[in-house]
Amino acid sequence: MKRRAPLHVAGTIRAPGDKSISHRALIFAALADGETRVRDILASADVHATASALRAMGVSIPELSTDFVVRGHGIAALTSPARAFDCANSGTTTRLLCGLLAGLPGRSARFEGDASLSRRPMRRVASPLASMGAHIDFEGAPGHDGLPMRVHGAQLRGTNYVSAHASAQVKGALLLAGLASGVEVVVEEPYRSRDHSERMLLARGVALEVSERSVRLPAAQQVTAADVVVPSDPSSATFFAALAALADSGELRLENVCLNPTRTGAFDVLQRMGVSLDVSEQRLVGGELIGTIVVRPEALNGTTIEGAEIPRCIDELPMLACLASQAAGETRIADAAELRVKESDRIRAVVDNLRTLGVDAEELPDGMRIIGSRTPLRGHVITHGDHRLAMAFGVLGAIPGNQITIDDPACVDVSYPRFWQDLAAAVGQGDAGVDVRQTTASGAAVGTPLTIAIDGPAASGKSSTAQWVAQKLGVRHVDSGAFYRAITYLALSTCGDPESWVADDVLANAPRISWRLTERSVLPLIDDIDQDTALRDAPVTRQVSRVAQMLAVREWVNQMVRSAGAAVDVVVDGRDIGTTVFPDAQLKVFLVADSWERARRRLVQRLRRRPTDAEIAEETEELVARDAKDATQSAPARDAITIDTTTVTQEEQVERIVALARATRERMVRPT
Ligand SMILES: O=C(O)C1=C[C@@H](OP(=O)(O)O)[C@@H](O)[C@H](O)C1
Ligand SMILES: C=C(OP(=O)(O)O)C(=O)O
Repeated sequence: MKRRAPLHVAGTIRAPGDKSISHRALIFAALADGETRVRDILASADVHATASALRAMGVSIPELSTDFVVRGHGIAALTSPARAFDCANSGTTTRLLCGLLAGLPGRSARFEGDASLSRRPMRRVASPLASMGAHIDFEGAPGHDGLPMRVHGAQLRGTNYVSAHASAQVKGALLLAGLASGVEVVVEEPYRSRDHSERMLLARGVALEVSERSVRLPAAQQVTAADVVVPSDPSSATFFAALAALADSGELRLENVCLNPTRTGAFDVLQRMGVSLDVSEQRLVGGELIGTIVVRPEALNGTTIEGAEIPRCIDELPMLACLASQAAGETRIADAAELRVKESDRIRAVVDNLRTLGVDAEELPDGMRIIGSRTPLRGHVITHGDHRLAMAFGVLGAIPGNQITIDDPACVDVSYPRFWQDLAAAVGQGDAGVDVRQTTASGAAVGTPLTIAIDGPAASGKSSTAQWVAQKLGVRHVDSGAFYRAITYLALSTCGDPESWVADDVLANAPRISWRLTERSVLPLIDDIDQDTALRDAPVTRQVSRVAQMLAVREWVNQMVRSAGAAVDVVVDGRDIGTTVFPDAQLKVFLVADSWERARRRLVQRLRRRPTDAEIAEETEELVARDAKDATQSAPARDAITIDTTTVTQEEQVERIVALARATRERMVRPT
């Protein structure tokens, strides 16, 4: 069937830092006695989990940013954490740190994780570590080999372990246990798994012997400190390679991608499916091959993915399966039973979701079978909180004609916090009539997110009302003021005397600002880091209105807010949301209140007591003057619903807006 509109892709994507290398950069820095400078680390939820666990063991790791220094004091200085490790959603954090802890005599830690991680099998590391002399107790139901677990470190014996899994986490855990206890470890695997531990340890003076399917760590090895520059994650870049492959025109340039041969299986599969990939600018950085890949659209054919290729593309299989749904003929994935024990059962979840969308797909015990077609895909994807599912189906959702909603778009935070933003940029959101639009579980709307604009004059209570409405609807509140604060914060350090600030200089910092979705809000990030507290500092507060008056800055903030609204359901408040920022918002509310009442509310908030009539009169005068100044900017949109809040409580006005929002949603689901 023909697509409704062509998909054009363009631009350069620099995917965030490689997750596997990022975890290891921190762990190996912690083992060395000295300073390690880490650049371009992935600042995502999984890596934060590793960083906080290591901090709890006495390693000095600052807030993750694009460039920072870790101060390690050597293996012997690592301590037991005072509290349990919160490994959140991260298998790599859990298994690697389990190995390290197990080999540290006298140290112990409890490992906890979220519901998904707690279901994942840990016996694959616990059992070889126990055979070396470690004590690991599973604290859940009898027979459950997942978190919570307690690891008691001991002086371990060496091992020569033949693993049933091609797993870099198992291999890494045993190498860390060997390093911690100073004993020899040999690990053999059925197929070669990713080899970042080996490369990074060799670069840190550890005398490993590496062959095709085994690695030997001799006893008594020291880890020396070595700086790391983390390349972009090929697993993350694959989403954009797939997007480009699915497009009708244009190309995407994926830069700085880690091309380690144990990680490039997905690119091989793409080429086999007919995709044109041009690799250039190849260079070695810190023992890893890095390069640029240019991907152009092509007619896609189905393929078979199995055997030794599976570990080389294990995390990319959900995306490859989604891509297969758009390829001619059948695609078969086999030997991939490992997928069943990732963040979700990725075989079942991918097949179920593909079927929901109308694709002919079948589960196999160790993989799946997918028959491609060009029929438009429609429906609601259940991610089970699995980041790779959200992103893989998000890419399918970007194809014009498909109407796909994702239940939990925020889970991309695990490995690619700015994914939705990069996706919107790659498809030129707004230009090609393409919707890269996802909604939350509560968002019954299919394909188009709900935007609620709440405008009103000063002190009309829009911000607190908007927050409350968002919370009641289970959607996100966008505080555009936070973006003004973010750009002001950067201007304070780069633009000199505020008196001399000009928009061009202030906006030079804009590329450093992005956003990510949290459960409740759209959070601005600076260099991929949440700086919420710093953004509320007094110097920012003093200068923010100067910056907010610059037209070019206003336009930039509007773009940021629009990109968030293109991705998920939002409630946005301000002065010109319904008129300028979201003229197409499905629900526009304009709050008004008598100026005396607004003045009274503002004073109650400020003074935390009942104001006198004289005080209210003075404040009213100021408000009226401000209203006159803001009159053009603050006019209601023609299609706005005006709510006079003079005589209603805030609770009542919130209820009215929520009721209007629900009615709007109904209309969106069943268009008339
Ligand atoms: O060691 C690592 O960094 C990883 C190894 C892989 O898991 P297994 O080692 O369990 O296959 C991979 O799926 C995971 O995303 C990261
Ligand atoms: C499986 C993954 O990660 P982890 O095992 O670290 O949770 C993944 O990122 O797809």
